[in-house]
Amino acid sequence: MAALAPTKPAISGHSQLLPLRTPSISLVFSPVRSRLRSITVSARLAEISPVEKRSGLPDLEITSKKAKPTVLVSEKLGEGGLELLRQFSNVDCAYNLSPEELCAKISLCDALIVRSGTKVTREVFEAAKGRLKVVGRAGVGIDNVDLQAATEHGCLVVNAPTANTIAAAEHGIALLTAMARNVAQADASMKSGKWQRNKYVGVSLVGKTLAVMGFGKVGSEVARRAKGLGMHVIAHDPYAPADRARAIGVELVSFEEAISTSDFISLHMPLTPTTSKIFDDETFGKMKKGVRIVNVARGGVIDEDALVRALDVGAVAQAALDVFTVEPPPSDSRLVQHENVIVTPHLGASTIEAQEGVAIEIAEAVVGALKGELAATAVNAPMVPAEVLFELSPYVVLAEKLGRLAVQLVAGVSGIKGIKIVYASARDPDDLDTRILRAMIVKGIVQPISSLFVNIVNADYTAKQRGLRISEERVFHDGSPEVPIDSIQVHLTNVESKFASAISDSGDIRVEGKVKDGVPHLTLVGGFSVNVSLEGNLILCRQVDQPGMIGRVGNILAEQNVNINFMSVCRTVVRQQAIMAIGVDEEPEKETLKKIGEVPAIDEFVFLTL
Ligand SMILES: NC(=O)c1ccc[n+]([C@@H]2O[C@H](COP(=O)([O-])OP(=O)(O)OC[C@H]3O[C@@H](n4cnc5c(N)ncnc54)[C@H](O)[C@@H]3O)[C@@H](O)[C@H]2O)c1
Ligand SMILES: O=C(O)[C@H](O)COP(=O)(O)O
Repeated sequence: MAALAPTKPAISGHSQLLPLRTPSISLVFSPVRSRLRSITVSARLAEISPVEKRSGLPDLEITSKKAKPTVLVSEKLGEGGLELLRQFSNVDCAYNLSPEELCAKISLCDALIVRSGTKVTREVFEAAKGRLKVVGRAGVGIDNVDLQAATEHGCLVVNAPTANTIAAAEHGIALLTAMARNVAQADASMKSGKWQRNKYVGVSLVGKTLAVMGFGKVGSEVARRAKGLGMHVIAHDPYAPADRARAIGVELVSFEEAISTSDFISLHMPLTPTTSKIFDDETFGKMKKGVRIVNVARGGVIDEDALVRALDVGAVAQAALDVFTVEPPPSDSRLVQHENVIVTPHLGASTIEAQEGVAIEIAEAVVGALKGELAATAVNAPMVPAEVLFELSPYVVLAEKLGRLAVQLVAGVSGIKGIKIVYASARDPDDLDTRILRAMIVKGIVQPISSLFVNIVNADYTAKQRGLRISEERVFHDGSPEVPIDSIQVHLTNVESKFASAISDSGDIRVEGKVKDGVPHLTLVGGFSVNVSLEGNLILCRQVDQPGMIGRVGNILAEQNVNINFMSVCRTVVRQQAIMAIGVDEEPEKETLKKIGEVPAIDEFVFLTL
């Protein structure tokens, strides 16, 4: 993997100036909403062209004062959700798109909202050409979204995991009872003019054992209801907390015990590589003869051909299915046509109430994500609690700026391979979540020197792809634990610097920053203490410590009408050496910087954009 080599060096000494425009970044804390709590990490983008906007985003924000985002809704969504979306964006409802039509449209969209019927494949993310910022799944299962491809493209995926739980559980119970009493078959028989009372004798549920496979939201609601029907309920879920099961009066058992001891089995696990076709010839062979199976989870957890075989020999007496490996299944599907099988066309979430709830839940999440908020239902981004984000928000800005500064100090020819981040904090290590800070440092380092759009979704992936090894260290700071972080140091290891003074004793490029009164400050460059707020642009000079230096540099800048917004001088040895940090509002012209470099007492200097 090629290591990063900066392609746009900032000016140093007499080298070429290549400006890196950066939007000013602000962090806004959104109030707690009814369901989702979020933080906005937003950039002020009004003055930035669309192309610059793409590369300058600190996170997921795409809003500017100029354009409304476009949200493509590819499957039917409740009116309440659409209304919410319309208040913030242009909403394009285009149902039944072919894969080709979806790919053709997607590069014009900032967000896509789907249900289970739209396959959001790698091709879709590629066709989006970087514009698609968020995919919202109006429901639970995200097996129709290529999460890896989404992450690689920096696209957030959010779902609506709670609003259809009850609907799915009720449908599971509906199928369970309808199956046990042959409701569907008897109904079809009567409608064809028959009266077959003996043929449709059912089985009772009371006292029978039901195994709930997957004791999550839907599974536990099914269990609760089945207990109300007088069933003995057991469950299998390797990840479910035992106390949750105990609270409902359900015993958690092994997979083998669940399938071999129950009269009814109800499936409620997600479709993953582990659960794919988990119910196959072998598992059907281990079940009690005449078992009855309900599936409102995902068709793919069952090997459908194996189920047909088990039904044919009576190993499985009946099945009630809402979901299928391929949806819709072929019209001549033996499984669908089997007389001991009842089917519904993926209706688990289809109640008026659930669809309104899901639509609002997903619309809130998508709008939030488009505003730059980190959604509570993010599927492929670190889940950082809102309180943590709020507390860390000034450090998020600092982290990105330190990354951005550090990379500009690298000499053009050298490649970056290692990043070491050192946090000084009075907090217990377990009490400080640094993932968002690490992501922002990576963003600060990678984004200015590549065409990549980096955000919290793909920062770690991007770093890995680029062969960047990131290590994080904690050092104890003897201060108040109320303050989460005293300082952040960013070290770039094994690189040369265009500003030799930025190299620390250990040979790394080192920059350190602190948050003072809520404002990020640069406090250390190499081995030199500085104290400048990180705003605008920065000139760092190493010079002979002698009178008149501030005035001379100040005059050169004033001649070109460049405004100095701060200045800090740190002497290392009195009358020998000093480091001067000058903050400037404007970007000085190449000629002006050249003049500064020609001041005889200046040993080296570098111009950096923040
Ligand atoms: N038919 C529908 O319309 C409909 C509606 C809602 C949900 N669903 C589907 O139902 C399933 C459950 O939804 P949920 O909201 O309860 O999700 P959930 O995440 O709350 O629950 C899933 C549970 O499955 C467990 N699990 C994971 N791997 C397992 C394994 N190998 N064996 C046993 N358990 C395992 C998890 O630990 C979790 O507790 C999902 O597949 C979802 O897509 C379908
Ligand atoms: O995973 C889900 O939420 C359900 O399967 C519902 O899917 P749907 O939105 O396509 O009805």
